[in-house]
Amino acid sequence: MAKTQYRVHILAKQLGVKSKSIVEKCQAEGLDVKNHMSTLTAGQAASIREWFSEGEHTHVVETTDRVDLKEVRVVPQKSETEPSGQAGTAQEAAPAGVQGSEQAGLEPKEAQPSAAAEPRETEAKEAGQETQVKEETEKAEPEAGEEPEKTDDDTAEEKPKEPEQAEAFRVNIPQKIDKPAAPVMVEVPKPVNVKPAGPQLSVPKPAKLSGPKVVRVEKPVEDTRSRPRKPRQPRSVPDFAAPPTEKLMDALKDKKGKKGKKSSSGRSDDDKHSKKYRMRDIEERRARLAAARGETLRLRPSRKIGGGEKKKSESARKVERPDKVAVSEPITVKSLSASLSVKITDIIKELMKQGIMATANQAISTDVAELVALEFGVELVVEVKKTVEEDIETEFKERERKNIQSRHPVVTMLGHVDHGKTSLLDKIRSASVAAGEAGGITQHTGAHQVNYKGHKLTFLDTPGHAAFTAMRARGANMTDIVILVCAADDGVMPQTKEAINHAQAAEVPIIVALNKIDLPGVDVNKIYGQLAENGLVPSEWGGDTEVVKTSAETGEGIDELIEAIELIAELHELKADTKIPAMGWVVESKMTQDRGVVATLLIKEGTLKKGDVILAGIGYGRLRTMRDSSGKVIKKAGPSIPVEVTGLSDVPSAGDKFYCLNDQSRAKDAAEQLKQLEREKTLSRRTNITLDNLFSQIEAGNVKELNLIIRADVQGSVDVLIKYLSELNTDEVKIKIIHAGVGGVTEGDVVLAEASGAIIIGFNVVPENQVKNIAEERGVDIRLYNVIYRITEELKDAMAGMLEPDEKENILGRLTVRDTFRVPNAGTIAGCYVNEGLVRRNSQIRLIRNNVVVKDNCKIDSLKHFKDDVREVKSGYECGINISGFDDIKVDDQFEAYEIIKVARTL
Ligand SMILES: Nc1nc2c(ncn2[C@@H]2O[C@H](COP(=O)(O)OP(=O)(O)OP(=O)(O)O)[C@@H](O)[C@H]2O)c(=O)[nH]1
Repeated sequence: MAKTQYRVHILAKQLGVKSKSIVEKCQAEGLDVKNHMSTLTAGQAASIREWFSEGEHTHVVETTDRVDLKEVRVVPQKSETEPSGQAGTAQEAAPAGVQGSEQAGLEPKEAQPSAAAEPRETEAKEAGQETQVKEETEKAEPEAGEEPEKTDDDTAEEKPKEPEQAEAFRVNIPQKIDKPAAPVMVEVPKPVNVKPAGPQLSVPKPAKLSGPKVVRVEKPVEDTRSRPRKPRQPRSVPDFAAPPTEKLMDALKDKKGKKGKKSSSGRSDDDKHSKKYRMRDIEERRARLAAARGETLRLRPSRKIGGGEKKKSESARKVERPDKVAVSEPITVKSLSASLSVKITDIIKELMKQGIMATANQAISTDVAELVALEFGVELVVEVKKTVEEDIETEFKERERKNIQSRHPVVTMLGHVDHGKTSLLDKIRSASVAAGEAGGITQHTGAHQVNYKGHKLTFLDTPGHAAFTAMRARGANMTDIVILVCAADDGVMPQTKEAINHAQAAEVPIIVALNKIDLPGVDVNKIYGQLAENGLVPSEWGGDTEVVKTSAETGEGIDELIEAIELIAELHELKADTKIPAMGWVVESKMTQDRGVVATLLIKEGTLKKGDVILAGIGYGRLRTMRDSSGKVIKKAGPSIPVEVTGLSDVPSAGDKFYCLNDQSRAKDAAEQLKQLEREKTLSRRTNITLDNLFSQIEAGNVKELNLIIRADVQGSVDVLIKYLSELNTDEVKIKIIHAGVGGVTEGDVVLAEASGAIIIGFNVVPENQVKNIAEERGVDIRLYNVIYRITEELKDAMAGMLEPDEKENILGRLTVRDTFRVPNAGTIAGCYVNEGLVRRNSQIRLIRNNVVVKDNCKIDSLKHFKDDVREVKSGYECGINISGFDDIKVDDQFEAYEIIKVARTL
């Protein structure tokens, strides 16, 4: 059997590698190859070619067709016809055989399958000849193996063809041995160097072993050719050449950063080259521009690097800013920015430095605006625009007064707490007012007109506690005479001194009522001395101050006091025009559910009539009703008369002036304008108390801020609380009142408190149940009081860190009074329905009317369910309640039942 075999050393030569390498590789791959003489099958040889040719022979086997043996056999048949002629030229016969195989597309490797097919045919014909053929082929192979050695000098292209030719011979051999002429071909000593006809296989290239590639790097040839435009651009502008280009190159280096570094490491020559071109370009461009416009080129990088021009222009602008700038109120961040020629953001930054957070359209106070302007080196001249109200005020001042008549005096009672102001007034009015006041303290300013033994007088009753200082100041300003009530047993107290100061500042004459003179052991001289020390030298001591010894208990000295008032009123010739449209002050005001805004006005001059249009602070409107201080409906009132009016659009502040106007639209304009100004003021005040600001200050660790929201029953109380609480600032805690208003605590208050971390202070007011629930949900602290000094005391203690365990109210339930019954010896019994919660026999009761606390800290005398005394009544049931010492109960009043529990302080 003829099996095509390869020797390792032959294949090694073909592939241009060492035999040893092939042997090692084959052994590594598990082939049975021992040395260079080992034989290889065609498949093995193909594999080795792949291994050592980097895949260049991978397609050889698959792309070749099978050999058609019948066609191959045609050649020997020809030789049969001319045996002698063919045999003589062995070299001619060989190519014929090769040619035949090549025509059939036979490749060297294809010889193997055709050789394999051959035995099937030959076995059937002449099995005996096999041995001879084998011997002949074995003889031929060593010769073929020697051939490469003999053709060493041949070209590389020729060498690989030798085995192909050898294979071709071997393929043809069996075909030829069918005929007697076949041995002639075998005798060919070696194959001639012929090219096979037909499609050519790719010639295997010398094998390459994998490894690092050697790359030849040639030094680039510098382009020294002159650019075509160069001759036309002579270096006629020598001044720009070197320095700017260097600058530019530096700038480019800076700009490109990493690129520059790369170039220095690897491609410096290239870079130099390209730089050279860039420089040339720039030079050319500069030259062109210089030629065209006669000016040098400004290099962009130098502009960027320098930036000096920008700075210069900024400083120039600074210098250009005027020393003084005029602005008109209200001043917004935007308007200030425009006036100062400073960016809005710069203004905002400056405001932030001062702890003020403001937006562009937000108004800032004049003081703050002036400070900001100074930071930019500009003095701010604020042009104060007159408001409509101010115009009206001017008009009223300049009015012609033709009907001037004397008027009765307006007297204000001032003095220390519990020195007997209300009792004295009560005595004068012969009415018991003091007994019904919560906490025993007069809570707000009241105005009363009295007719004492034919003497008409108007009294303003202001509270004596220090918390009401502001109210006293207002009272003193609208009053003609101050009665300084000083208890004979107590003497001059701190608040007495304050009252003196306020009265003297207002240049109001003072009469001292040395009250409680009925008490034993009174040292009058001691008190005279104290009064003298404070600038009030008694007339008994030769001074100007009238001191009247009074007793609210016995009525002693009341006549003398009234006489003293009349005397001073005469001395001061108190007069007013009674015919002109009225003007005066708002003494107090409140919002009621049934009557709307109710305001107490004190008329300074003119006559106020029902139906008049008035402007009072932010409120305006036509007067619907008018009553005197005794509650009697009146149609008109003259100077020095206090009246209670309804019909205003909004709640004015205590101390606001009121003007009687003909034109309602003018009143409206003025009120709206005032409201807008107030809103802007509030906004600018609120900017100090944003959550951001609070955080930053806490982070800074310097100030803790305690934000407060105030709600009170009347405007007077609100004003007093704002004034007094604002003064409670300490180094550790800063009080900020972020909102204050008349009426019950609203949902809006709770929302605001939550947003700004504020505590709500309610004075004589209560929140609606719904509001209370929301506050609890959101963790907002609502603190309710009915005595003002308790608020200040608590806050002071809290700020000093000395809070006692808190006595907290625990609301038990809410009841509605459905009916009232008068029972002899027991007083008024309130027939109530428990709306929610419960009421206990030992509960404390708070009486609420229109969301305002009318009476607090009440005790229950009896609690009955039908006729039975009970310990408690739950919601959904009716009960009868008799409140201890209080009978002023009306149908639809609300009872709040609560108990006091002690809890740890949270303030
Ligand atoms: N013995 C005696 N007691 C008096 C006299 N005047 C007032 N009192 C008592 O002093 C207490 C306080 O009296 P008020 O009239 O409420 O004092 P006030 O100055 O109005 O107090 P405030 O409204 O809280 O500022 C009451 O208990 C009065 O009964 C007096 O002349 N003699």
